[in-house]
Amino acid sequence: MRLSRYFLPVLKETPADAQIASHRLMLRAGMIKQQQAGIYSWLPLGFKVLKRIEQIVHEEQVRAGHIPLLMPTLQPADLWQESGRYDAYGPEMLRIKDRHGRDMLYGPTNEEMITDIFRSHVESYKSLPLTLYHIQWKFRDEVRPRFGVMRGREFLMKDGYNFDLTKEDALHAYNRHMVSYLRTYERMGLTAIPMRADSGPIGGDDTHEFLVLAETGESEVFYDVQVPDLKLGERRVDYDNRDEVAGICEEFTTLYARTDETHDEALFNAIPEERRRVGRGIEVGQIFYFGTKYSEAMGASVNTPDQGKVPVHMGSHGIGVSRLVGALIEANHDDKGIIWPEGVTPFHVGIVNLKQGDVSCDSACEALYRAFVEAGLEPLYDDRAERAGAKFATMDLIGLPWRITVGPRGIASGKVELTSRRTGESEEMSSEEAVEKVA
Ligand SMILES: Nc1ncnc2c1ncn2[C@@H]1O[C@H](COS(=O)(=O)NC(=O)[C@@H](N)CS)[C@@H](O)[C@H]1O
Repeated sequence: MRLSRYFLPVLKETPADAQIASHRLMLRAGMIKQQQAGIYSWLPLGFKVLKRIEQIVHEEQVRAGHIPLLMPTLQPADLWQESGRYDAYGPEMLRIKDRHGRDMLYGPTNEEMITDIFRSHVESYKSLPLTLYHIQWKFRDEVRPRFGVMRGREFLMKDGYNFDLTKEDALHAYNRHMVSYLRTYERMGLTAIPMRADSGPIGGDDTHEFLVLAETGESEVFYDVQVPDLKLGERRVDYDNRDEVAGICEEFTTLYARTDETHDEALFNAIPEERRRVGRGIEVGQIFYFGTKYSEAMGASVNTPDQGKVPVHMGSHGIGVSRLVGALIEANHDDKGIIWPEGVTPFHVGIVNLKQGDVSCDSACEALYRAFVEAGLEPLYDDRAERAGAKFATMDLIGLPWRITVGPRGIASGKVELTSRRTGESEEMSSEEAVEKVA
């Protein structure tokens, strides 16, 4: 993309009402525009990151054997009356009447609707196990939306739902989700720690939250300092191998890691003092097992081999896709701006032309641009007639992992300058070497 033809409304000054770094930086970098409290337009740069995150989430859910679909944002109230949650959900639910006076709502989550889909089409245990998921906008009328997209009212969530014949099968689905989440966050360059949590309005008795350590996190967390070092790395996982999957979950949840809701002081104090840590975390996902809570209420049952009929065991599993954009910035920024991990960066490299209009500089930049596109990468070429300082400041603000600077002196000796946004280190090299290093 050429910056002179893009839409990147960066702000000069820091917005006053933005209290945390990610909120300030998303506004300054022209990634979002607030339309109303907790409701945002995703401008091109922000939208690009959102889609990168969505893509990783889809890939890891499909890898775990889960099937994508798409449910509507608007739901009929009667499904929620069946489950008994219509009144229980409270003022967070946005209730709507259509022109015929029908009671509807903007979905805060989809347990009822996915259970309705399941009961309408599945009768036999032979159709199990089945996990369906979608990535869809939700609405929760938060009493105090704040911190930008971190606590929005309209937000994007991956929500997945498993249907199983027995509790044991459903707990394997729970473990499959835990492992797929660990890999998802690692691919984004994030460390998100699974912590036993409280189930809240979703219900159920087994649940873990995934938290990114950040001092601006809303949750207080207590953990063993060895926990953040746990990594899946390049391990290949056979998601159908229950023992293997359970073993990985065991590995990631044996050391102490709890939110304030489930913190156990005695257990925590049993850890050697030098390993105890207290901090704050951003909840970027949560997985639940809640048995037959919805299937019994809504008649979602299957015929079993001995001709009985049993309500299916279920769980629901969410990832905060839009919240992750903010969480990633909280965990990856400095005083000049954002520093995107390579897995989610909107563009892979910035090309800065120090002398727009100079034939040798322009042709070197065009050649670099073409080379990156041919290598399957997305460059952002700052071809504006701006001073070098302004171009560098924009690149630092929007946080692309690499910047290539092309100037008349460098080009005269066949060199360009490659700079790493994360380390700040620069190195002179040929254009070919620079393309190789970034690719
Ligand atoms: N107001 C909000 N703004 C942004 N993200 C949110 C908000 N509320 C929840 N989320 C994200 O959505 C994830 C899942 O939400 S949840 O309530 O924990 N779980 C569910 O709704 C279940 N139905 C999972 S399918 C959370 O972990 C969080 O990352």
